[in-house]
Amino acid sequence: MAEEKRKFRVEVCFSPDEFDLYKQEYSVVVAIDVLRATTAICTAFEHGAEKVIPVSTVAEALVYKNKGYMAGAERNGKIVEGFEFGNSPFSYMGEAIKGKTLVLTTTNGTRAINIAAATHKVIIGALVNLDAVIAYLIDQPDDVLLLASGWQGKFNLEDSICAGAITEALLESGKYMSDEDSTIASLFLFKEARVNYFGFLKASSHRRRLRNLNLNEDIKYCLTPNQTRVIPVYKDGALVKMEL
Ligand SMILES: O=C(O)[C@H](CS(=O)(=O)O)OP(=O)(O)O
Repeated sequence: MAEEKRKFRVEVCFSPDEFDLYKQEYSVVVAIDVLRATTAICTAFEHGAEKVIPVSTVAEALVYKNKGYMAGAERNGKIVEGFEFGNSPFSYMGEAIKGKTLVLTTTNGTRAINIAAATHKVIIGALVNLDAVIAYLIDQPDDVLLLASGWQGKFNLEDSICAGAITEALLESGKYMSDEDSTIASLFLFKEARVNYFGFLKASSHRRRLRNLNLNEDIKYCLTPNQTRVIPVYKDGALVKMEL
C-alpha cells in the first residue's frame, strides 16, 4: 500500500518577541510587515534593486550610508534625521533603485527579519506579493512559520490578516495542516477583513499612526494585494530576489 504523504505545518507567530517559542518546529519563516517594511522591500525588488541589507539599528544604517550605500532609516513612521528616505514604498520605485544594494532599518520589520534570519531560512511576505508567496509555499512545501512583525513587540492587525490569507490558501492546497490557536485566529481575522482590508483596518493603531503622518497613499498601496510576483529571500546577510 502506498505510504500516505505527511502534511506540512503552518503556524502564525504574532510578534518577533515570541519567535523563540515557535522556532524549533519550523524550517522556513515568512517575515511579514505589511505597513510598511516588507511592502517597501518587495517594491524595491520589483523596481530592479539588486540587494536589500536589513539592519536593526540606525547606527548600523549610518555606517553603510557613510560608505556610500543608499540607506533608508525609519523610526515611529518618520524618516530618521540625516537620511533621505525611510519606509515609504514610493521611495523604492524608479530608476535610482535599479541595480542598487540598499540598506534599510525600520521600527518593526527589519528587526523581525534579522531575528528570524539568525537561525532560519527567511522569505519576505506582504499583501503586495501575496499570491507569489502562496504559490511558492505550495510548490515547495515545508514546515512554515508566518512571522508577523507586529508593533514594538505587540500584536497588530494587518500582519495577522496577511498571515491569515496565506494560511487559508495553504490549508486549501491540502499540503498543509494546522490546529494551532494563532493560526485559527489569523484565519478568522482574514475572513472578516478580506472584502475590504482598508475599511477593516480603519481603526487599527498602525493605520491611525500612519494616517496622522499623512501617509494615506502609502496605506492604500500597502493594502492592495498582488502588485508583484517578486519573493525576496535572505541569503548571506542580505535579501535578494528569489530565482524561481
Ligand atoms: O513606518 C512604518 O510603517 C512603521 C513605523 S510605526 O511602527 O508605525 O511607527 O515601521 P515598520 O517597521 O515598517 O512596521
